[in-house]
Amino acid sequence: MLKGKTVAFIGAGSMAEAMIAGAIQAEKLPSNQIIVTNNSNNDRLQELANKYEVRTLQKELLPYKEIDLFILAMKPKGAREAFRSLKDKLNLNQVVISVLAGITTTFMEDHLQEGQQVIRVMPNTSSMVQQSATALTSGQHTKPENIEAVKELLQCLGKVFVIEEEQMDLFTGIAGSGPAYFYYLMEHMESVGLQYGMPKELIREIVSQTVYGAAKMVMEKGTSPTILKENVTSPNGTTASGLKALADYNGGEAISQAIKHAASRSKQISAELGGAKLNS
Ligand SMILES: NC(=O)C1=CN([C@@H]2O[C@H](COP(=O)(O)OP(=O)(O)OC[C@H]3O[C@@H](n4cnc5c(N)ncnc54)[C@H](OP(=O)(O)O)[C@@H]3O)[C@@H](O)[C@H]2O)C=CC1
Ligand SMILES: O=C(O)[C@@H]1CCC=N1
Repeated sequence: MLKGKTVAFIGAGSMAEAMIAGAIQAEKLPSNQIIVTNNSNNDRLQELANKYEVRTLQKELLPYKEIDLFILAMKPKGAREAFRSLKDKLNLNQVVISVLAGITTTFMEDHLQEGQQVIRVMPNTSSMVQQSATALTSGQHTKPENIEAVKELLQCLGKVFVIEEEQMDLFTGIAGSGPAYFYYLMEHMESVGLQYGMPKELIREIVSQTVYGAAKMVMEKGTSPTILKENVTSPNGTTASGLKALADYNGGEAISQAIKHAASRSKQISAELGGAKLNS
């Protein structure tokens, strides 16, 4: 389905790079089928061209007719301008994919030609190592074969979850932003190690192996985190003492609040952009 398709990334930041890296590694999308553009940073385009051998172009020079899938990967505040400049250049066989937090398929459809095929996705930066948890939801005009092609592309980046659009804000709070929560946790674990004199490289390896092992246990053993947590915890032992401190310091509530705040920020971004159609 993806075979022979040309994919253009409109936006060349960290999310676009993670997706490009994952797709090329998976060998499903050769670099000569990838075009990348951005707003104005030519050095960044040169960097990506050198690193991934993709074709990079200033946005004014995009060969619109050649492109099958457009992946929008700029910040949400740039969405209106981006849709405005795409609207009249596309035909209805082309598919517009957005990775932007808070941009709904309705917004996309309202700001493109009537009948344009759109797909909203929410990947995370673990796409870079093909371990993203990515959500997909499609617009009302999107053909099943194009949904399959985009799914195939996203599967290069990790696991794909086809979800209802109502769940996208929550998914963004859990999985789009999620890696940052774990990095935050890891920063804290590392800093205690450093504080007590462990070499930086050593503590980094210990922390990342611990986090990786815990995730792998949940994924491979089919056991709930609650049971796995109990298995670690000896009565009156070290873990019980550590978990008590986490509860005393409201660790669980802090995590819940992080997800809820991120999800509500996603909703708020939609509201800030509003649903009003652009004047063409
Ligand atoms: N980072 C993440 O973990 C995730 C991000 N996302 C979403 O991905 C999007 C991008 O995030 P991220 O990669 O972190 O952002 P970055 O700031 O790293 O990159 C933004 C990119 O968009 C380009 N750009 C801005 N305006 C335009 C335009 N009008 N036309 C073409 N290119 C444009 C910028 O170009 P220039 O540098 O020239 O200005 C830059 O290359 C966001 O909408 C975010 O919600 C989704 C999931 C995870
Ligand atoms: O911080 C953000 O808004 C983006 C969306 C999900 C992850 N990064």
